[in-house]
This record gives sequence, C-alpha cells and structure tokens, in this order.
Amino acid sequence: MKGKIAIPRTTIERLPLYYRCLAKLDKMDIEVISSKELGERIGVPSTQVRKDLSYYGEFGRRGVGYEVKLLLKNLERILGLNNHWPIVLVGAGNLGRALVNYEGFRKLGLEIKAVLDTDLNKIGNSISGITVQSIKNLKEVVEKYNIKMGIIAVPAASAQQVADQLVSVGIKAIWNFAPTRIIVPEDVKVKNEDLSVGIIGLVYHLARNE
Ligand SMILES: NC(=O)c1ccc[n+]([C@@H]2O[C@H](COP(=O)([O-])OP(=O)(O)OC[C@H]3O[C@@H](n4cnc5c(N)ncnc54)[C@H](O)[C@@H]3O)[C@@H](O)[C@H]2O)c1
Repeated sequence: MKGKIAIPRTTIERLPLYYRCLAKLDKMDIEVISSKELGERIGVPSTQVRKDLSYYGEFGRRGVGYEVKLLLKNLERILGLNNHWPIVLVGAGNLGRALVNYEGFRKLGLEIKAVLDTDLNKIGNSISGITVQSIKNLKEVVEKYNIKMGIIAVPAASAQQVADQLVSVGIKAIWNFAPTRIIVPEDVKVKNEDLSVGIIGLVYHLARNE
C-alpha cells in the first residue's frame, strides 16, 4: 500500500464488492478478468477499477487484465480477511440468533466467540453451540479471546449503554444494528446497519414513480 496517500472512502467501500465478485469468478474457474468486465460486474467504469486498485499496488497487466486468484489473494490481505477476527455479540434476541446462525461470517475469518445478554431467561441457553452468557462477563471474554470487534443487537434504548461497555473493554470496531446513532471515541469505528433506512429509500423510489 502506498504510504501517506489518502484513499477515498468510496474506493474503500468498493473493495468488498471487488472481493465478492472475484471470489465468484474464482469459483467459476475464471482465471483472468479485464478491468472493463470487472467494472461492469460491480457497476463502475474500467478507469475507476484501475484507479481503485492502483492505490494498493500494480495488480493488472496492460492488455491482459487481472489474474483472478492473485487479485483475490491481495484483496484478502488488504481487507484483513486472511486474519482471524473473533467477535462478541451483545443481544441474544431474534437478530442476535440469526447472526450467530449465519455461516457466511466464518468464510471471512469472522467468528462470533461469545454472546452476551442481560435476560436471565436467555443466559445459559445455547445458540448454535454458543452458550449465552451474562453481560457481566464482557471484560473476561474480550480478554480471553483478544476480541476487538463487537456487534450490538439490543433495542435502541440500550444501544449507547452497550456501546460504552464495549468501548470500556477495548473494542475498536462496532457493528450496530440498533436503529439509533451511538457515540464513541474517535479511534473506534462504527458501522450502523439501519435496515429501515434502506427500505425507506425503496419506498421513496416507489412513491416517486406513482
Ligand atoms: N429482528 C430483526 O430482524 C432486526 C432487523 C434489524 C434491526 N434490528 C434491531 O436489532 C436490535 C435487536 O432486535 P431483536 O429483534 O433481536 O430484539 P429482541 O428484543 O428479540 O432482542 C434484544 C435482546 O437484547 C437484550 N438486551 C437488552 N438490553 C440489553 C443490555 N443492556 N445488555 C445486553 N443485552 C440486552 C434483550 O434481553 C434481548 O435478548 C433492535 O435494536 C432492532 O431494532 C432487528
């Protein structure tokens, strides 16, 4: 990666799209892809593909394109997917259970190591082999598994409190599913997953076309 060049946020946001697309091509035994074709698959012009990838190195060959396996490996490294990332999930409700049951995370090196809740009726229950523990064990599990990432799957009213607890034990990345903004220190990255915002965008589209 080039030293001090600021990489645009939009480029960083496209990296997972390139990654997913290349993983698919690799599965189909496609060995080489041009920037034009890659761009078409993720919906950007070939010039943008070349620009995006050039921030991280010289991966393509002029007139040939990109070697799928090689670029995939590099993107895996750039995205940190070649590492193992243990995760703590807070909130063993409907969404929490669905996330624990989702197999796709493992393929990305992500593993939910602990599920925590405050509800005594849920503590001790098992979800896909993981025993729900009390939120009181947060510090202990984070230290035990060296966890840096947390998922918030609690109601909005509890989200800030849970975020504060996660931050206090050294969590640096939070995936927040509660439909509310949470405030964290600058060195903590938050990704808000607000499904209702997504669907409102679709409804707006329908309403405008009526
Ligand atoms: N269910 C969905 O499909 C869905 C989709 C998108 C977003 N969400 C959001 O995700 C969150 C969870 O939704 P859900 O449907 O799983 O709710 P839920 O009520 O089924 O589960 C929430 C869980 O959080 C626990 N909890 C509450 N306060 C806590 C605290 N301070 N510490 C630890 N645990 C605590 C509760 O005991 C409960 O087990 C909500 O904010 C919801 O708006 C849900």
